[in-house]
Amino acid sequence: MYILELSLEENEQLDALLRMLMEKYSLPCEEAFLLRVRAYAAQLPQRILHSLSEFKYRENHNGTLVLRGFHIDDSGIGETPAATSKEIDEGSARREGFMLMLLISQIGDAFGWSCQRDGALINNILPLKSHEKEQLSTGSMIDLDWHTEEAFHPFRADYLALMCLRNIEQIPTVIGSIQDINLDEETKKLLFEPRYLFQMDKNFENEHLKSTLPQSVLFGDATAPYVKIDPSFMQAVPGDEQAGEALRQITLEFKKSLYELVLQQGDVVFLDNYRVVHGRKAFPPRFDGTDRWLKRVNITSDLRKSRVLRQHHGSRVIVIN
Ligand SMILES: O=C(O)CCC(=O)C(=O)O
Ligand SMILES: [Fe+2]
Repeated sequence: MYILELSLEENEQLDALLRMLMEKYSLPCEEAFLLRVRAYAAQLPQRILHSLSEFKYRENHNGTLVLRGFHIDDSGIGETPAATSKEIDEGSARREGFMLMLLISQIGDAFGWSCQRDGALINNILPLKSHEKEQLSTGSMIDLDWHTEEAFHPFRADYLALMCLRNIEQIPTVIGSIQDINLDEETKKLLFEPRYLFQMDKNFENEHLKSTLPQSVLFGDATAPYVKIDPSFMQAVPGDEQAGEALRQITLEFKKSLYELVLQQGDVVFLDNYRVVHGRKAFPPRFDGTDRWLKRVNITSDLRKSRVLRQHHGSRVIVIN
């Protein structure tokens, strides 16, 4: 992991840029802005542009880059919302939404899933009352087990960005990198073979992806593999003891390598969804407008790979049903 601390001058530069954009555009996810976002992003501080570009092309920092110290006005963002919806998620904390879209334009395109907040490109991550004991990003009282985001789906994000708007009680995000773990050659070889069943999240079931064939856990280069894993929602093909043992092994190794990152207000963490897993520790929610609040963006390097499930070439929403 690497943390880039933003300076006062960089914050002033960002503030001027964001002011201009907020006068010109109403929402950070509107098409007119997104069509020009890369051009505007050229006005971001050079250090930010360089670190994002290196993160993408050098695959450095073991898959985790944090921009720290973006100034957020706590009263300006308002209370932590008590509900989620496309309108609330994309419309709350507008200034911070513009900042997120500028940043992520350097590593790819934002996309949404129709089954998640109706395809919102920005998702609020906050505790919801009815989800307290759920294995969901909107849960709270139980640990959110570590995972690759949408590990079961071929069109899952290449990267995730999480911006912290509020985290008063200092709840840690948990991160582990494939580059920090050791696997013996035999285990690695098994994990590279299609011997694993990933349980499809029910919300994502779709006629194009009904039958999930066995897949590998590792993929890409044998010496620096990429990974997709979500131990709570997958298994080796029944009866395949060797594959099961390899899955136990990599799960154990990841567990040993996990570290905690306590996101601070104004932090933006970029997670390489091909190289790191992430989760969140349990916490008692208050539901009084001061709860932990993140904004999440799913980022793809190649919007076209999901064309079969998008209604129009220009749409950024993968339609599940
Ligand atoms: O709340 C967190 O720190 C992570 C939540 C999560 O897994 C996600 O938003 O994908
Ligand atoms: Fe996640």
